[in-house]
Amino acid sequence: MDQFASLLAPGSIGSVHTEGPSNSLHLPWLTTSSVKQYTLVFPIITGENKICLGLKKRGFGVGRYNGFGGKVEPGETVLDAAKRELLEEANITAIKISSCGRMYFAFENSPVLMDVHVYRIEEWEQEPEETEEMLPKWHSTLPAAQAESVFLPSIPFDNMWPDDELWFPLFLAKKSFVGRVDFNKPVDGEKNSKMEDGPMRKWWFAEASLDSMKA
Ligand SMILES: CNc1ncnc2c1ncn2[C@@H]1O[C@H](COP(=O)(O)OP(=O)(O)OP(=O)(O)O)[C@@H](O)[C@H]1O
Repeated sequence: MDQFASLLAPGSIGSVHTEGPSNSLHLPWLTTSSVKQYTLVFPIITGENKICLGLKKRGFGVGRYNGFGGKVEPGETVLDAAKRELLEEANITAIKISSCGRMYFAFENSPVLMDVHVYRIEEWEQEPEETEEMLPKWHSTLPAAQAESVFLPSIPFDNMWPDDELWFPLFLAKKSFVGRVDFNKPVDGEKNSKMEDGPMRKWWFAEASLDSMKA
């Protein structure tokens, strides 16, 4: 077990919301030797059931919809990094930003544990616009049938990270959450397979207060 696994075991923080898959629960968590901080920010208009997702145009997660974010740079606070990435990737300035989740991702062929700080913003300056890295698009947080009636696409889980479907229910319900997903390496022989293209090996997510977590 690596030094992070004990902290990140299901049930150690909050009550478990989802854990799986059932046929892999016996597998050990992947071993990692270092941890890297990331941010992930979602602009939301709660009263209108709208969320802005960005289509990643390059790099890690290219071709998928996600929030706006990236690596925390040396000497920067996580919150400052969240605001900087939001400005760089969506050209908006956060006014009201709140912390709402913490997720850890491990990949079978990487020694680095990703430590992702998730935020929602409900007030900002300027409107989201396309940048070199992201193409922002508004989506409805309502189920597909209702989303159609407001002329917005619903959240495109088929075109997002596979883990998103696990924690979005907590996130959209405004519950703070913590969790971990380990990914197997890509299936051998798969053309153009990248590190991040492997299937989910094992996961857990819990509703939890973020105060119990260290920054
Ligand atoms: C594995 N399942 C996942 N599910 C949901 N979100 C995930 C994720 N894995 C990574 N993410 C997010 O993807 C962004 C990558 O950031 P990334 O582009 O690598 O960083 P940054 O902008 O600093 O990179 P450049 O070096 O400038 O290209 C960053 O927000 C990070 O939180």
